[in-house]
Amino acid sequence: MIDETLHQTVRVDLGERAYDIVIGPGVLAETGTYLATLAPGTRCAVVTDENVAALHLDAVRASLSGAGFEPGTLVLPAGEATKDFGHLRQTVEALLDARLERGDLVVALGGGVIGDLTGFAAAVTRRGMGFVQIPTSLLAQVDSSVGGKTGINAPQGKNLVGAFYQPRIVIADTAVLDTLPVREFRAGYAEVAKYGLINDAPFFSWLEDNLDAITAGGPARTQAIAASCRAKAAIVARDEREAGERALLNLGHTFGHALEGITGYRSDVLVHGEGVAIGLVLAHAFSARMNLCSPDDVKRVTAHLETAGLPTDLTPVRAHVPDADALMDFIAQDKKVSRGALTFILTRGIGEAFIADDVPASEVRAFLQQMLES
Ligand SMILES: NC(=O)c1ccc[n+]([C@@H]2O[C@H](COP(=O)([O-])OP(=O)(O)OC[C@H]3O[C@@H](n4cnc5c(N)ncnc54)[C@H](O)[C@@H]3O)[C@@H](O)[C@H]2O)c1
Ligand SMILES: O=C(O)C(=O)C[C@@H](O)[C@H](O)[C@H](O)COP(=O)(O)O
Ligand SMILES: [Zn+2]
Repeated sequence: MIDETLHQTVRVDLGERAYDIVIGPGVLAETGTYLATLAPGTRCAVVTDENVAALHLDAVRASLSGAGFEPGTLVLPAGEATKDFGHLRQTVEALLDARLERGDLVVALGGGVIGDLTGFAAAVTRRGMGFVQIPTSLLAQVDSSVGGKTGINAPQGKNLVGAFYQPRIVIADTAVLDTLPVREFRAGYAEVAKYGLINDAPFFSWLEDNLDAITAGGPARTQAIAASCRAKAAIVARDEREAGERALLNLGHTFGHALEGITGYRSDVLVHGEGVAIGLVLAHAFSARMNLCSPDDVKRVTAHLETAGLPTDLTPVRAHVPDADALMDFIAQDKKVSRGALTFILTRGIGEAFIADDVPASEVRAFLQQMLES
């Protein structure tokens, strides 16, 4: 039985594509009930990775069987390199081979890699099958499972192939985070901090005061996850396809994605949340260089992310970066580029991020050169 006092539901208000994010310890065991209620009489398949399969697949299968499903499963290698064309093809072919129909459910059980890849496979198979997110990493629970960005990486850049495709429900069991490696918990925390830095200075202060409790688990962790989901759901509901405001969720990502790209998506070198942590510091430092925010803001962001155990400078990637131009090549492929001009998410201070069109590439290049030399 799930304890209702520890659970929260956040609605993503998208009209006919609206859905719930159910958050709390133990909700994974209710997967079968949720799916049977959502789509009675359907079939389903679970896509996951090797790490998550070893720890949590049996519980999901048991719950689904209990509700009358006989789920097929596809277990993929863990890590960012799985978000590629080869594994997309493998996933689509597995769904077709299983003869799943358009109305059946494709369940992503895992972190953001599995969620993004599986969501994209669900979007393109039979022109759109039912899709369910069961996020098992902190990053996936606070960010990637919500909002419908799905896709894969390309050698040219991060997430360059994909689709907006919303899940029917997000089942975020906070207890599964107890098995998450510390490095991955920290990486997910970068996206939590991001919400404070975008537009919620009191939330950032709360995070500074409650980091230990959030890391330990319990109500503070659930509160941080639910607050993050509410923040993202609100923006997504106003701007589902990033025509404007949603780009704020990209704070730190133009730099972070370039760093991930230049390392060849090697999870042993840099995982997404670590790239975001470095990117958040760079976005604040670049804003300070442009006299938009104060150097004290940069120090405060850096200090908090360091306390959270995250990288805050280019040290982890330096050996992979020949020069600033190599990073600029990735930045030029960013999806926010419009008519050749760079768009960055910059800031006037903690919780005061804004969308800056037409940022001079020469300034960005000079800044990166300086960062590489420091
Ligand atoms: N779609 C979006 O809006 C969005 C948002 C943010 C990030 N992303 C994407 O998400 C990806 C990063 O996601 P991630 O950080 O979850 O990485 P991930 O999916 O690689 O998961 C991190 C690692 O933790 C393991 N893991 C996951 N849950 C576990 C658990 N409960 N116990 C033990 N091990 C577990 C995984 O096997 C993996 O090794 C990136 O590709 C990023 O681009 C997408
Ligand atoms: O949901 C969004 O919008 C985000 O930007 C969230 C990011 O944390 C996430 O990494 C996203 O995948 C980046 O999107 P992209 O469009 O820059 O690939
Ligand atoms: Zn991200």
